[in-house]
Amino acid sequence: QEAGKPNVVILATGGTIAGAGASAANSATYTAAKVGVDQLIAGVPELSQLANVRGEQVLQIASESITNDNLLQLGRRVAELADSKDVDGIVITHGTDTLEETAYFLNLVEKTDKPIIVVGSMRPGTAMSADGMLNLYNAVAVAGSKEARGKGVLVTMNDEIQSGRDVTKSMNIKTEAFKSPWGPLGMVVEGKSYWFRLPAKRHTMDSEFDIKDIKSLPNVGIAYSYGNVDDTAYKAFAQAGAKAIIHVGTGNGSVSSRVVPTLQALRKDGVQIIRSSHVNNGGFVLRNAEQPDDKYDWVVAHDLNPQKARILAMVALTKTQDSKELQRMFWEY
Ligand SMILES: NC(=O)CC[C@H](N)C(=O)O
Repeated sequence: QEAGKPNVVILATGGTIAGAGASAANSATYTAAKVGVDQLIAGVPELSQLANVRGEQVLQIASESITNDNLLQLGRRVAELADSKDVDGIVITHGTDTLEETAYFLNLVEKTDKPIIVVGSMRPGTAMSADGMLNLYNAVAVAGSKEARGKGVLVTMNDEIQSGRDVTKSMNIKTEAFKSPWGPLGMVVEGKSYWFRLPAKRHTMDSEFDIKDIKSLPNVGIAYSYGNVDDTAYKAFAQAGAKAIIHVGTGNGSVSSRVVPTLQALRKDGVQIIRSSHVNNGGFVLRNAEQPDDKYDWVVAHDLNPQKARILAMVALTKTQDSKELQRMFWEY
């Protein structure tokens, strides 16, 4: 370890950033989660100019297969490292499909102001114009910087620094995949970060949630709306033991008249009903708009997309079963 340089730990979990294809022309057809963390680090020798870097292989999976237990395992390891005096920043390499969920989860439950950066890539390292090297380089640069402290969990993709709270994979195939409805926080260029705005929502040090208090996460289902929808999915989730159901509504989080009575009944049975929206560039669901949430005792996800609403619902339900408290949390986080 060189004095004067920050100590950054890379926790590898798989994904395309650790993917490999048969030829350099395979940018979309390849296998995710093939390359180990030491090889990933060795592939970017320039990392050693930014920080003293070491790696740990936490998982080796494609991120669509991540489970709640995987999330808890990763979250606990991040907390241990964040507590360690000789760690200045943490980078998590991750598949991009659920990267936004993991980033938001960590943003809610990690009690540290040390930088935590989640990063992936859209092309495997074997492909022409692979994006993983630079994304990883940028992640380590931000993780080792003092300026990134206290800004919550961050995502560095395509030269941008995004808030883990609201960034979402908004396009596949393109390297310009990750967007936030509210814009990036900054940019990384040649290993230097440039900041333009700060997250306004509660996170990490200012969060009431702590990974150390979370033993398990409850079952929360997500049900999608469309024309001619019926209540099959909602009933099935409830039967399977869901404590909350994220309603992925049309438009403002609207609910079909064929589904409303079922959601009223499920709420009476104790299942929390949380209205979100499936609009692409950021939903914005308000209480009592479209549906009388006060009367039905439902919750709105506000600007959180359905998959992020599931993360907050799970974490929130480890603390409260009260719908008013749940709604407060959906406004504050
Ligand atoms: N670009 C990617 O990382 C996608 C690969 C894979 N589906 C995953 O999420 O892990």
